[in-house]
Amino acid sequence: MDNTNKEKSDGFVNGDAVPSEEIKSPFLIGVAGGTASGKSTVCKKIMEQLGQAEMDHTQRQVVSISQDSFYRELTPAEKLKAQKSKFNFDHPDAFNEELMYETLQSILKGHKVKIPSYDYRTNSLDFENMLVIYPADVVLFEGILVFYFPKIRDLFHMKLFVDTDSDTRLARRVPRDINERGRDLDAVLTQYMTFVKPAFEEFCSPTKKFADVIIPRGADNTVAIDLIVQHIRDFLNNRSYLGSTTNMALYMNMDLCGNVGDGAVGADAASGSGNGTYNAIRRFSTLCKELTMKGNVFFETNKNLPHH
Ligand SMILES: Nc1ncnc2c1ncn2[C@@H]1O[C@H](COP(=O)(O)OP(=O)(O)O)[C@@H](O)[C@H]1O
Ligand SMILES: O=c1ccn([C@@H]2O[C@H](COP(=O)(O)O)[C@@H](O)[C@H]2O)c(=O)[nH]1
Repeated sequence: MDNTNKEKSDGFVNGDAVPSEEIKSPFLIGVAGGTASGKSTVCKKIMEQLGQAEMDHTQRQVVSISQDSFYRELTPAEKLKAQKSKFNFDHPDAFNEELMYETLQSILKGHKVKIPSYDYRTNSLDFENMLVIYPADVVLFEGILVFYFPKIRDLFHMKLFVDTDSDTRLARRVPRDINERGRDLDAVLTQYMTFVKPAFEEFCSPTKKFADVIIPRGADNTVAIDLIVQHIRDFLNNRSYLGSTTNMALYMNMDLCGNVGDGAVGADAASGSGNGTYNAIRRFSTLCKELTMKGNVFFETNKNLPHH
């Protein structure tokens, strides 16, 4: 994630209200996948293709947030362990689930939130450099365990899983951790074998089944990224027709499940004003099915509709 929205701050304050006429409840997209699978790169590409990356962060329609900002603060004893690569950062207990949930709820209410950035070199949250997340139309939330916690999983309107093979992921993680996260080779490999790989198998990989869309090969899969970008574009272009995010999410989820074209449900949802959206989504759905057959992207028939 870029850091242009960093702000010096002395606290972790969330939920600043915005004037009521500006309240936007965003379409919330979860992006999960193993370490170094390309989650951040996929989000960056989506932002770039939507022309959001270079935009002033206060004006963005699409924003991306990392789950790293929700690591819990370590005790002094845990910090010592972390410095010796003996702390498990891939276990669900390493995260502050409540704070993650409350923050996402604030975001869904259209509030501006502030979250700390994460410093991998010190294994700690950086409250000096708070990231300000302004209300947006679409929010991407990426991380290894974003689908692990049921309460959090249920908040997403759409769930993507970046599926990159583990050799590629390790080959990418080693140089990244050495060059960008201040580690040495021995530490990276020890941590990987002791914690990262077993935790991926136990906690992350099983969450793939919750995904609506699985992206094989991560950011290399330009076809899948184009499709997702098109989906978001449709959302942004048509949001005003259907009004609420709930209606749009209902519409889009039905479409991904292949039900919109089946009759009255989709047509009813479009009642009066949404025929353009209806047709656009039907075309998109047909394209998705063709591409699924060619192995570019997998669409799961996840029928969990958002609960709000
Ligand atoms: N398709 C790709 N080809 C080559 N390198 C990539 C690709 N996708 C990601 N990377 C590199 O791999 C590393 C991990 O990617 P990143 O997107 O940060 O993964 P994640 O967010 O899943 O940890 C980064 O150094 C990134 O530049
Ligand atoms: O202090 C820390 C915190 C996390 N990690 C590792 O980071 C990855 C998650 O980030 P990705 O960008 O998805 O790779 C996780 O596997 C942790 O092991 C760390 O090494 N140190």
